[in-house]
Amino acid sequence: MRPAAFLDRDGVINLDHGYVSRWEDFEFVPGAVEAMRRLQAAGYALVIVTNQSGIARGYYDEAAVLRLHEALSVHLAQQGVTLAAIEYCPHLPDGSVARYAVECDCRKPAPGMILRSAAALGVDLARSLMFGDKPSDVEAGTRAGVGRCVRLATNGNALDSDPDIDFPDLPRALDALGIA
Ligand SMILES: O=P(O)(O)OC[C@@H](O)[C@H]1O[C@@H](OP(=O)(O)O)[C@@H](O)[C@@H](O)[C@@H]1O
Ligand SMILES: [Mg+2]
Ligand SMILES: [Zn+2]
Repeated sequence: MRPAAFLDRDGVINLDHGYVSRWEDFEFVPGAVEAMRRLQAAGYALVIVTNQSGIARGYYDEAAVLRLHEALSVHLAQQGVTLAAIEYCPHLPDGSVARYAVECDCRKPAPGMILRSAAALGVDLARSLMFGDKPSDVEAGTRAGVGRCVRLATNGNALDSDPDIDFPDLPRALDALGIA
């Protein structure tokens, strides 16, 4: 079994402009692609886990998310980065699109996206990493049994005082974790 790096999307890989659904609006966080390359070279399967409540809110549909993720995968592949999986949660209990307005097991802080992809890919969760920009990302990782869960300040959120959890950005988190 191999370890994985579970990556939140909005606020970690790309700037969270609020419900980003189009490749034209997808702006990488500086250093994020190079950091993903580092994780890959260190043997981590790269898995994106993203809440996309914009679907349940009726802002965009699943096809738009799939198109965006296809464009992202192609772009990353051109940069030498291969994604093992992209998991998204389209749900929100009080969403306006009825079929997505459900309590689910995958909207972070629930661990469903992590557990599902880990089972499908044969991931060793205890040796895995979770990177997010919100406490709900850290909670999802912790509930799934991910060995190390960190929160990044790349979305303009203030750092808390826990130096084991909070880092300014992905490259500096990798430095602290000893990932070359
Ligand atoms: O950070 P990830 O999980 O990749 O995706 C988050 C997005 O789906 C959106 O999630 C929303 O939270 P609510 O879903 O409305 O609570 C807000 O935080 C938006 O700003 C953000 O764009
Ligand atoms: Mg986020
Ligand atoms: Zn869900």
